[in-house]
Parts: sequence; C-alpha cells; structure tokens
Amino acid sequence: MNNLNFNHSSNLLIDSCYSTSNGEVRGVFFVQTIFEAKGLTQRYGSSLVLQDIQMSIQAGDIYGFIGENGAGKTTLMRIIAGLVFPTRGEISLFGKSGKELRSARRSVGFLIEVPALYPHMTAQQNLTFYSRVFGVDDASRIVEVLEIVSLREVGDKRVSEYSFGMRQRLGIAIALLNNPKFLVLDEPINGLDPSGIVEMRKILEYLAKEKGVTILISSHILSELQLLATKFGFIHKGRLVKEISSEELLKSAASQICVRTPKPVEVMHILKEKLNIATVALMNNGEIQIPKDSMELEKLMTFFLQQGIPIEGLHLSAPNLESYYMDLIGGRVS
Ligand SMILES: Nc1ncnc2c1ncn2[C@@H]1O[C@H](COP(=O)(O)OP(=O)(O)OP(=O)(O)O)[C@@H](O)[C@H]1O
Repeated sequence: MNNLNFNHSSNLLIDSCYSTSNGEVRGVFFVQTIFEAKGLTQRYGSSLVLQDIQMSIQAGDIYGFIGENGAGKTTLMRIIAGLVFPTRGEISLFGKSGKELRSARRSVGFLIEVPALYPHMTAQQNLTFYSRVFGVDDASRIVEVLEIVSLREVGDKRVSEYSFGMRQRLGIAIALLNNPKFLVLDEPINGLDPSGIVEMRKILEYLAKEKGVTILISSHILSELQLLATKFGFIHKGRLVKEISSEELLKSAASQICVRTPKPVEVMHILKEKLNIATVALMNNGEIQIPKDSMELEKLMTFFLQQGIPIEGLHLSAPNLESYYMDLIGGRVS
C-alpha cells in the first residue's frame, strides 16, 4: 500500500528574488516542477524493473534519460502515461498526483515506442482521428502541428508513402495535438538517418525554446542527446544512479589521455607490457586512448621520453556524455 504524499505547494520552488534598497521585493522567479517520482518501484513477477526512483524534471528542462537495454526507461514512461500502475511509490505531474493525474495527463504529449499510424490514411486524416480521440476540436491545430514537424506540404499524402523519419515526425505531431506543456518521448530518434536526427533535434529545440515545452527523451544515441539535453538522468538496472546538468557534464573531468604516435600498435604493446595498463585502446582516428586514472600525465610523458617513443600529440579528451556514461556504469564516477 502506498502511503507517500506530495506536498503540492512544493512544486513551486523560488529560484531567485531580490529586494531594492527601499525594501521593495522584485524579480521573484519560480521554477515549476513538471514531473516528480517518489520511491517509484515496479516489479514484474520476481524481477524488480524500477527500484525506489526519486526523480524530478523542472519546467524548461530537456531531460535526457539514459540507460542500457532493459534498464527501465520505457517502464517509467509508461507509468507517466498511465499505461502501467506502479507497484510502489508515486508520481506527480504539474504538482498533481493520485486521482488528479488523469486530468494532468491531458497536458502531456506522448510518443512511446513507434507511433500507431493508419498507413492507408493521409497524415491529416490520422491527425483528425487522434484529435477526436483526444477531444481536440480546433481543426486549425492540425495545420499548426503539421507545420511544426515540417509535414504541412505533404499532409495530404498517405502515410504508407512516408519515410520512417516522416512517420516519426507525424508521431510527434500527434503528441502535440493537445498543446502539451510536457512531452515524453521514448527513443524518437532510434532508426533515423543522420538528416532525420538533425531534423528531429531542430523540432525539439524549437518546442523547448519557442513554445516552452518541457521534454523527457530517452535515447541510446548519446552524442545526439549531449547536443540536445539540458539535464541527464542515468538509470542502471532499474535504479536512477546519477543526474547531472549539461553544465556539470562540461565541467566533469576528461576521462582519457589521447596519444598520437607514428607507431600506435608498438606503443600499445609497450604500455601494456611495461606499465601494466590493460585498458589502452586504439581508436578509429589512429589515436591511443588511456584511461586518465591509470597513470599521471607527467609520468606518462617522462616514460615516453625515457623509452625514446616518438609522440606527435598528447591531449586530454573533451568531456562527453558517452565516456561519462561508460565511466559511471564502470564505477569511475561517483
Ligand atoms: N509487461 C511486462 N512484463 C514483464 N516484464 C516486463 C514488462 N515490461 C517490461 N518488462 C521488463 O522490464 C525490463 C525493463 O524494460 P524497459 O522496456 O522498461 O527497458 P528500457 O530501458 O526501455 O529498455 P530498451 O532501451 O531496450 O527500450 C526488461 O527486462 C523488460 O523485459
């Protein structure tokens, strides 16, 4: 039995305020909590799919949700959508929980897995159908959402003629029909070609920046999430193991020493044999990467000098989401 309660007033956090010299209070800004999970736990038979998740998403966030296959991302999104009822714990949307969730969900747009489209119907007809399902009676909204996802010109084409990328965009258009303040997108860029990924990024950036839509997005394409998201949540075996902002990611320590040498294979061999560094890797660009915590940079340079190893370049890798994730899951980040 779940006995967690949300303090509804806590969904408004004072971000900053200041007073003038005459004591007048000005500039009070509020940050609204759009989504919150408290102690969220999901069990299927004997397997714990989500374990005691505490998570919150603030207005304006593009929250990148990251985790291996089966980590529990879709399950959490399905709970937000009301498709799965959690075993324990509670969620709130816009500060509303319990029985009020149903009405709160009307301000949320979902694209979970692939969109359910009718291929023999046009995009407009699909949107008309979903407008009726969602109770949206403003016909002009169909034109607006087609415009947002750059499908207005082809809105009268049958969906069977659409490419995969166009279908994904139509899925976003459907999720936008009810003018949501919060979008929940489960792997929307999965399977898209590079131009489709860029197009999707532009749409999501537009929605976040111009329309003030808060977004929760999962993806395995970490380089893309790094470009898009303002905050990252890492889920591993059903536990939310870390949350960081994009600024914190950029400030995080570089994790690899990158070495450029004309004899990479020989140098790798020497590093493994003489310095006992087992995890040295040869990258596609010909550089050798050595985990930064395996040896101090100065000692490594001295070693190269002493051994007479020719070095053309040596630098620290820029912090990036992929290596941060690998370090985190490998236990090197706390
Ligand atoms: N209805 C269900 N019944 C039993 N097990 C389920 C059910 N739904 C999901 N699972 C299991 O829960 C675990 C988490 O699945 P989930 O789809 O949430 O992971 P995910 O992080 O979204 O993975 P992926 O990146 O592969 O989409 C998996 O082991 C999955 O097999």
